[in-house]
Amino acid sequence: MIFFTKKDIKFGWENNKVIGVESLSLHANQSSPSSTIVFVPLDVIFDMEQAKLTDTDEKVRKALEKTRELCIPDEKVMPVLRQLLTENGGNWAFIKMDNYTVLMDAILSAEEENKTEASVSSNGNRGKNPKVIHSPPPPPLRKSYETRSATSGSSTQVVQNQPQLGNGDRKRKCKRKISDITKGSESVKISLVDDVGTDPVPKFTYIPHNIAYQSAFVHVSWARISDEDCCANCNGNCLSADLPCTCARETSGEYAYTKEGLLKEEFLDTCLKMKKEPDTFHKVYCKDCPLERDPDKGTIGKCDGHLIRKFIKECWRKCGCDMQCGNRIVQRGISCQLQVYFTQEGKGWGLRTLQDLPKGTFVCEYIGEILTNTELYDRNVKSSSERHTYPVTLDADWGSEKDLKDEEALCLDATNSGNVARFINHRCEDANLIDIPVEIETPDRHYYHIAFFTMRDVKAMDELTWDYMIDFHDKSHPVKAFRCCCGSESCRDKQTKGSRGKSVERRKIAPAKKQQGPKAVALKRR
Ligand SMILES: C[S@@+](CC[C@H](N)C(=O)[O-])C[C@H]1O[C@@H](n2cnc3c(N)ncnc32)[C@H](O)[C@@H]1O
Repeated sequence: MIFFTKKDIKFGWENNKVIGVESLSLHANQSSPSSTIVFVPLDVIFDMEQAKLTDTDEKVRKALEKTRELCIPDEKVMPVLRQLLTENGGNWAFIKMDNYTVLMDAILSAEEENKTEASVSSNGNRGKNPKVIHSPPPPPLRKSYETRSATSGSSTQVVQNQPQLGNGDRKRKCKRKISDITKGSESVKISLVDDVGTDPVPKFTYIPHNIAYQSAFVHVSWARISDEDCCANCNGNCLSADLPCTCARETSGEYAYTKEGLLKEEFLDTCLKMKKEPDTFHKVYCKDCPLERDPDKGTIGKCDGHLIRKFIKECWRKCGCDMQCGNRIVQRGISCQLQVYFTQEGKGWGLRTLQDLPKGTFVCEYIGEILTNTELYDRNVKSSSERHTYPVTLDADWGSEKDLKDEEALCLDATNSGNVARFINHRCEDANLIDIPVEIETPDRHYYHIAFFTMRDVKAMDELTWDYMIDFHDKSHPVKAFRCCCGSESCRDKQTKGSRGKSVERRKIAPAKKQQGPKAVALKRR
């Protein structure tokens, strides 16, 4: 193998097959280039460390095939391709997305940027000697503007009214991109793309952790964590110890996770069964169900019953193990490559994965403001009729507490502040994610984390979906369900389909304010 350094930058062509943009000075005593010289693009060097030379070469060739179809010269493609690979950790699934649309867009943006720079520099340099630039750095790929007026610092890149490409037969649509909606608050970047370009960019404040809005009782303190709720004597990785520690008590003496960091199949299957066949599991009934309380009328309805759900219990601060312990998956945060995109099926924005995910992978937590049920009710009354709704009830253990006080009947609302999970759309029956309650910093069961795990292997570019467990035919529910466009063969909203007019009307119906009650949790369980 020939090794290169990054010195003399030229463009290279070989048998009409341009595979290299950089002719690089050779190592290994190859003093002069000969007929055996190989032109290798820089991203191949990027991947050399991972010994994927041939593989990457093929990927570059395929990308260039695509761009040549649009008569884009390879020397325009390669710097952009290299920058995309560097920015996205060599993620080819991302580059190839939507038949290389990401790459095409980036080239166009770079071209636009170049033009702007050229005109600025030609104006600014009038009368001066032209500056010789031997190896211009790849231009910035996008422009920036603010998405949210006051609170958000999130910047987004917009490319509008794109010029025609090459031979001019392909007009570009309006595009929007945000390179990182998390504003650096997660350990991975999460981009947002919109090929449709019709909906406004979502307005919300990205928060990576839940935060109590006002009255929610979330009391995290050292003293509340008893010896049974932590493993103070552990070291390193609890999963490597001979015997499971105290923190595995919740999961019957076995950790919920495998050594590879996936959720154990058995655990996952039981959670799945609980979701699919809730009536075969034991339910508990509140004496005074927070979902049935109506503060306006002073009435209390009959509790529908709550499942006692299976919890994962993770190690935490008082435990002796370290942050890399295998029983600390959710608290380490998002590590998958995810992307928010505008769905084509009428669901609004959605979330997809940019990488293959095996069954049992932790994807993200549902993050939002922690509200009491009453606060949510008040918020719903005040808010105008939004098309999308974002609250989730934290009722995994209701009913087992004797008297659930108002400040303990909680939910997470991601409408104003939340994380990437607020973009996960609903799919009836065959969704690929499941929500599982996780106890981390407090043994109190009225507050816990909601973590999403894959229920099966998921392919890169697949939309990530979750069954909200909505009963689409529940006429008594104060908030009208949306018209489901999940596309599943087992869609539970079938009755409303087939009649377009009816469905559209149903979607337009705003939840009447007077109708809303404390039950008004949009993602109410069946
Ligand atoms: C938690 S949000 C999901 C993100 C949302 N699509 C957006 O654009 O922000 C839930 C809302 O998304 C829409 N939605 C989710 N799943 C849907 C589906 N299967 N069909 C139609 N709309 C859906 C509904 O408006 C719902 O209230």
